[in-house]
Amino acid sequence: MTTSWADSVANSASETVVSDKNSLRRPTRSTYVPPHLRSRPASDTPILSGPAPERISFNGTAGGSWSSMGGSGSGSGSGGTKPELGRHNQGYGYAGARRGGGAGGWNNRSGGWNRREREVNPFGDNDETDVTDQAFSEQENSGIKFDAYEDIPVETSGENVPPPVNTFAEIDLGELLNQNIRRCKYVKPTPVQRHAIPIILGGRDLMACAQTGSGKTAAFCFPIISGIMREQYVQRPRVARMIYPLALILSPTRELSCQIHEEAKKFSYQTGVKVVVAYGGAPINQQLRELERGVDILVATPGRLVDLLERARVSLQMIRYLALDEADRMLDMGFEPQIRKIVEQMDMPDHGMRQTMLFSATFPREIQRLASDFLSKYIFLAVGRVGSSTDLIVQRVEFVQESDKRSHLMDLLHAQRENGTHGKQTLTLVFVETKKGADSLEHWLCINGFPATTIHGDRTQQERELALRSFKSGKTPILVATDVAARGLDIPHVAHVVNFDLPNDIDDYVHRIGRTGRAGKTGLATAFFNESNLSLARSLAELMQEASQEVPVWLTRYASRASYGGSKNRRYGGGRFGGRDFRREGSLGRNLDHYGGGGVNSGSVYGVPGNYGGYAPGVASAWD
Ligand SMILES: Nc1ncnc2c1ncn2[C@@H]1O[C@H](COP(=O)(O)OP(=O)(O)OP(=O)(O)O)[C@@H](O)[C@H]1O
Repeated sequence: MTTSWADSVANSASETVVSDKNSLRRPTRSTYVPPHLRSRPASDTPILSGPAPERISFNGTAGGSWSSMGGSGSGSGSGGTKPELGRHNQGYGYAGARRGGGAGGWNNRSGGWNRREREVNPFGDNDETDVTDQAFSEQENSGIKFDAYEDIPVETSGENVPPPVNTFAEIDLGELLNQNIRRCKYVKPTPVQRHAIPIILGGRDLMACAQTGSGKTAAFCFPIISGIMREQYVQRPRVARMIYPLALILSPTRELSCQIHEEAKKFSYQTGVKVVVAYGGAPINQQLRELERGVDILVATPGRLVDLLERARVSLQMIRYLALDEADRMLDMGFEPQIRKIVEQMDMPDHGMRQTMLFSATFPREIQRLASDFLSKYIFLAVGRVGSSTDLIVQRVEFVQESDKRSHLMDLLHAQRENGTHGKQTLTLVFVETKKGADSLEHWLCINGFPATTIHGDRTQQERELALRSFKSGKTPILVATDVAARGLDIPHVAHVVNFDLPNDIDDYVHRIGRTGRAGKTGLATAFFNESNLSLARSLAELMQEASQEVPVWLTRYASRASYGGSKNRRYGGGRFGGRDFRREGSLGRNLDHYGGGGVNSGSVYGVPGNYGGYAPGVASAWD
């Protein structure tokens, strides 16, 4: 798979070299010198043009130092793959290796940062802060209870599963990326990172299911960034005004795409890998201008991406990595046609020619089956019980009639205010069913002395972003939201999630409560339940039981009377949460070849196997 893609890149590279000799000319614009090298003597400063360096092993064993690679700036050498120096997009990726050596093979690539630009430091610290020599183990990472993850059950299936790692140090991600990991104060990989990173670095497709807040974003970002850093001088076609990203990360909401973009920018700082985001509700021309300045990793919502593709401004021809975050949502009825269009009907390399990774905390079996269309000989990874919530979240369910919900919420908020530390109120996220309901509850909270704001699909993007900022900063410590805020958002200090209106689908519940209890921290989730939620009773009771939560007797009674309700939250296979790799299960797994998922010969279980099942897809109304 990797070879075929490499071949296609090599072919397109050689074609380009032949067809556009001018592109190999030495650039005439001034050379960008990254901030950390600016104070160095001229002789130590690498020059961007010059002979193409030989390919260097991942360990940087061949080629050696920058001075030996950078040359003297005396124009292009002969032979070898040449950097793209033309005027079209992609910029000029570059980052100098810092002291410590061994990073020679990682950074001298084209495609990312335009050399005229200065990369903004996303950490907001001093560029000169030297993180090179810090050991991962020496840093502090307050508040992260890693022990919470130690005995988490992990299950993998698929052929030749690469073994997991225990530390970042033992993964060859590249020194510059390692430095950024240290800047993020990630001491050691979370379980999903331990398993997923070696799998992706090993060139394998992956379907990964891991609990909310367990670090899935880094699990797919690190190997993508690292992989792009390794691909030196990937040559992209030259078509006027066409943009050729190497990696595509799709997510269902604008806010989540922005968040992934922010995270990926931190991880890729000074690596030369450029990350750009495109999402609906914001001016497309501005995003296009940003894309034209160069992009390696495009983070996008499906709708805006389709728009860019239809305008023939973005080509997916060079996509090497495709990641779907919240993959089950991306493949449910709301998004599937758009995803199919993007992945199957445009110019993206076929599966097997690209690497595809799907991540979510929930993976209904039906969706797994659909998803396997996009994957090739993939590995299935389940960290924790598939579709379960994390034990870090204390879950409470209270029986509250519709008419009493507001006063009940008020009681909770008053109690919370009294218990708040240092007079500061912790952040509370309140989920409601409808956009109107969100506006009305927000208004009511405000007039009752609880500063609140709201986020839902009827608000302008500007209003949505403002609301999120105001919530994060604590200015309005209550955010009333529809499901648009249910998935992926990583907001520190959300101590309480209230399901004012319960969702119809248990997976939505799992994602909603997952906005608290993240990265090893504890959280509280309260749900208001009444007769209108009967269809959720059984799956809710089972979910709570699985997460060792106290299930109220009245809920158990409702659950024993109820079926699994409507198709949206029906668990296949009866009472037990049947879940894991659908390929390993009888009826659905029979026609593996038909589903294109490839065989599944082996599986290993680290701990207790996950046991959740799937259910039919739901309609996504509140999503971008
Ligand atoms: N190795 C690590 N060490 C410490 N913190 C980490 C590590 N990896 C990720 N984090 C932090 O954990 C938090 C949750 O990560 P992330 O948002 O990727 O979770 P997720 O699994 O994608 O959650 P969700 O299912 O809700 O989307 C983030 O604040 C992130 O910075």
